Amino acid sequence: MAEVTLKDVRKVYKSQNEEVLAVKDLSLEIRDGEFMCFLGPSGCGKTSTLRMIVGLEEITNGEIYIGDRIVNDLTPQERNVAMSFETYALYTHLTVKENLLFPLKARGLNKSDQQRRLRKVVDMLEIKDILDRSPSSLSGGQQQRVSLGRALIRQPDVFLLDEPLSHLDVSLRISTRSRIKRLHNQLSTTMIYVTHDQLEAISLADRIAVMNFAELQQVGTREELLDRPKNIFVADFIGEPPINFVNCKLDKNDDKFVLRFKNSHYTIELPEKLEKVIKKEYIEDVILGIRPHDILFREKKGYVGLENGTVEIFEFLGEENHVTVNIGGESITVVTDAKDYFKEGEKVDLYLSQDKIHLFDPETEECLTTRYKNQGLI
Ligand SMILES: Nc1ncnc2c1ncn2[C@@H]1O[C@H](COP(=O)(O)OP(=O)(O)OP(=O)(O)O)[C@@H](O)[C@H]1O
Repeated sequence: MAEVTLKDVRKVYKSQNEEVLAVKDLSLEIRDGEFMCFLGPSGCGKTSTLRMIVGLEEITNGEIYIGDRIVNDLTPQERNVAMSFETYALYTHLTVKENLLFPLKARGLNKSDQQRRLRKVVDMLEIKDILDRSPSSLSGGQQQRVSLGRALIRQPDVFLLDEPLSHLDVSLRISTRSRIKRLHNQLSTTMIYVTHDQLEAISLADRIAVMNFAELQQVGTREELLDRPKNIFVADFIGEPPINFVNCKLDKNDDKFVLRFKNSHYTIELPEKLEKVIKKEYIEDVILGIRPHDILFREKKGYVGLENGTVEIFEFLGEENHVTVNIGGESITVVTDAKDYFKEGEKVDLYLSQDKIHLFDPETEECLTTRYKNQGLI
């Protein structure tokens, strides 16, 4: 087991005609035994970061530590890090058992230790029945388990997984996801998991590192990212259904600050706490953000009202329902209990949790309320 530390890590791919900045000065500490997810859209630099940690890609600048060793110049074998690939990368001319034992034979481990380790991963991954099969005769889920087994049998200090579920169908994806979580609980090995699927990241990770355009945007627990997003990108990327944004202008009604929707003259009274933020920032334009789970249809203490909405879309989804309400020319999505039912065209009022309203600066895209909360000012 080991912690992984990245200090100002940069990756630039150079070809004859161009340079691609894939990872920009990334600094991050992954704790010993932690389950960390790298999350972000395609091309944001997740895989490049993983490949630099495992030693398959040269580091252009910066330092990577595994434990207290700088590993920049070590081979993948010397790092004691294992990686399970999106494409499984199994040897098709070998049986499952031979695939599993391959890394141990390559290291010259004695036979009894090889068998002991084999039994352990076979039990953990429940692959006893397929040991003599060829990988090409296996289902995607079975191949994925063998690929995990071949990485785990090495007893690595750090285990890296690159989009391990992307080729599986939905039900297999869910069961394999739970298996990976269980493996982590059993082994307590530091795990780094790359995905572009926020639900996967949210359900697996102790902490999530959100990346975009080669840059780390924010690292935090699920709750931190949902409740204290650093900027518009993180607020929008995390959360299902996505956060509602409304472009607003600041205005005053009888000495009280109000937010006026830009697309209409609809106004919402600014809760007292948030007035503090606005007074200090001297901005005219602001984007209001509110998550669909933080809106009610009934009045409640600590909630601020948005009246006279019309239900546009009602989606019955079983465990919860999604209701899209048009209010002041804006479509706002609300999540309700399964028992709540609304007719399209029905008139409704919405109530937003004051503590969960986020205000963003449209120019810098920074979340102002998060900054003030982190400073203990609101
Ligand atoms: N070998 C390479 N040569 C040149 N550019 C590369 C190479 N590998 C990756 N890139 C570029 O580096 C950037 C980051 O790629 P990377 O694969 O790390 O992103 P990613 O977030 O893992 O994307 P995905 O989710 O699609 O796998 C992209 O612009 C990509 O095109």
